[in-house]
Amino acid sequence: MKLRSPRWRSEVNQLQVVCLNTSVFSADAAPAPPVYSHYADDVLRSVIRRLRERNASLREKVVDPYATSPEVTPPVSKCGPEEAARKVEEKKKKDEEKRLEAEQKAEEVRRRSRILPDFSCSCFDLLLRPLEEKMDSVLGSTIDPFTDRRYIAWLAVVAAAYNYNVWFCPARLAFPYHGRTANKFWVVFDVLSDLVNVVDVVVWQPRLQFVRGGDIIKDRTQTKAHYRKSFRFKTDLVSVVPFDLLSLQFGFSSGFRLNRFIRIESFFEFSDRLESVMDKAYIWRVARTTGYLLYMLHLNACAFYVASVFQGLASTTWVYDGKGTAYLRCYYFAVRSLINIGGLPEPVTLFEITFQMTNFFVGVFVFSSLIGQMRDVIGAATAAQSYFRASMDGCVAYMNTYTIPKLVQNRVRTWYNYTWASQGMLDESELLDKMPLVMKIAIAVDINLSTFQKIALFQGCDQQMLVDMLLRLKSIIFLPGDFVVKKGDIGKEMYIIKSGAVQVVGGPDNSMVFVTLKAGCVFGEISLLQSAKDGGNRRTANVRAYGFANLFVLEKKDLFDILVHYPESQKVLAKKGRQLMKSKVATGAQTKEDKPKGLALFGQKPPTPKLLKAFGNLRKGGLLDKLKVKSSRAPFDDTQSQRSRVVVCPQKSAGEAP
Ligand SMILES: Nc1nc2c(ncn2[C@@H]2O[C@@H]3COP(=O)(O)O[C@H]3[C@H]2O)c(=O)[nH]1
Repeated sequence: MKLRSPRWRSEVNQLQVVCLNTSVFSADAAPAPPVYSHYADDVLRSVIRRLRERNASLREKVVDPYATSPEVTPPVSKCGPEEAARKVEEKKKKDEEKRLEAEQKAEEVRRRSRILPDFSCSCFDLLLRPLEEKMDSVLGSTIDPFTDRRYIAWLAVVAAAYNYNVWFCPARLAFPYHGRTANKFWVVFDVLSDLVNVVDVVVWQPRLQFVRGGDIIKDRTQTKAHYRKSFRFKTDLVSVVPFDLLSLQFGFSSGFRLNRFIRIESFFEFSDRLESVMDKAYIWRVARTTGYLLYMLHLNACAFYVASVFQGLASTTWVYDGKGTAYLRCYYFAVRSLINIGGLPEPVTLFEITFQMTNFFVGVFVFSSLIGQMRDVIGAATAAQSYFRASMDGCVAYMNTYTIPKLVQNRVRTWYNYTWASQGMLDESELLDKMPLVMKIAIAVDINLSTFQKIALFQGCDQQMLVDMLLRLKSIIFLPGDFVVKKGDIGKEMYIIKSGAVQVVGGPDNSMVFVTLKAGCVFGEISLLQSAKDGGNRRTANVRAYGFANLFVLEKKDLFDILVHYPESQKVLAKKGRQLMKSKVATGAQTKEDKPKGLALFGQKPPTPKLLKAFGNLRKGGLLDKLKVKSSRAPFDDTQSQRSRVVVCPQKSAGEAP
């Protein structure tokens, strides 16, 4: 054997020496030395045993470096253990170097951003530091832009300021809205909207957390540096430059505010965030598309007024004649002309014809695309409804083709309508299928885990097993009077009542109700937990839906797939299954004729084996008792007349009903 690492080699040698020295105490050594103190003897023996074990493990490690390092995967190449160990060592070294390098880089970035955040903005920072510090106490050092409701509310304010500028600036440019009295108001609103933009640039944007290489960066210095380096910061800066001051020199005009339009990203950001938090996002989408449409008309109204002034008000039949409310009249023109409604006075001059033609062309493209967008939005909002209609229509057409009886057809229709009305979709699992597992678990746990934990049958089972089970559940709806399980059928699934109720029925015409099970109860578990070889996999009773029953189905295959990984829970369930069967026998649910008789306990009575016949009495105290047949079953007595009606409280396993 070759000892590769010098450290290991010396350690092994030392151990060998220790072991050799201590071998005099070995029980194998003959003759056995006299024992003076049993305690000391035991301690020494245990020390020797542990040293030997350690020695063996170190030897093994020297021979095979992967034996005690499961975290290192052996190389696929056929190189010897020494070569492999060397490679592993090298890889570790390289990894360590890489890690150190990355750490150094990160530290460098941090240092730079601390010392020289951004030279161009340092004056800016000095000025704004007091405000920033104040806001830190209110908003915190950074904000999550996706979930923080305060940020979404703030974005609404920014969007309002943006809309103020994009709607009013063109109108103020085109229409004679500036005057001595009006200007004061315009100035106030202008200043307010600018203030909103400045606060956004200074207070909010540098606080926004961002994702870099999968990490959420929450460090204020980094979020600030990130914003300052972004293209958005540049556009934001340009958009807040107060060109309005030129008004002092050239006269009051909203033309100096056109740079405010650049902040369009803030509007789209607001729109996206709002959509993501709204329950009915399509309402906002419709409103937004309508807004685009109205804005196009607004711009056109402004353009028409400017064109009219350029031509001379009332100079021809086509231009605005200067009567009434200028904006309203021009907007009316825009609606008729841009949406191609027509019925307008014919343009006379070349300018008018060109204007009108441009309007028609622009109208065709802009409005067709906006109308298409609107159709998409409304289509998306009603997609689920359309899918439901299409499925139901397809099913009805199918039933008509095969002339299915009207009664069945009506039941199918009722099922469609009820399912749609109760859950807004036909198959809930379709929705969850597309999600990553972790999301599915989160949803499933949130909706049903608490219900599951209360089910007596699952009490004592592994929590993780319950979560696994939740993921395999399928939702199904039964109509009033539908048989969910039929006595004697093979039990391939068990049910958990989500809402509604079911009845365990028997007797002639199934007119006798034995138990009513409500939301949170389990049924169908008896045949599921019994083995087929005993014939125990047959349903012991009829179960009928009472009203509309919304159930979760857990298939036997799924349950057993899960249980493979949870042997402890498997034992718990097996024990409960046996108890369940015993309790069925104990409830006295059987009449004399139906009382379990030997193998009849297992459902349909199989022919008695000849060998057993030879032993005569197979009943109490007979051979079967001696063979300790554990599983038994309690078939419902259909002929029983006086059986009490049991109503099971919710949150209990049916099998554990009194
Ligand atoms: N046998 C029996 N089944 C019951 C009783 N109460 C509810 N059930 C449920 O009815 C189900 C019928 O199918 P299973 O035999 O699989 O499982 C049964 C039980 O879950 C009862 O008192 N006896």
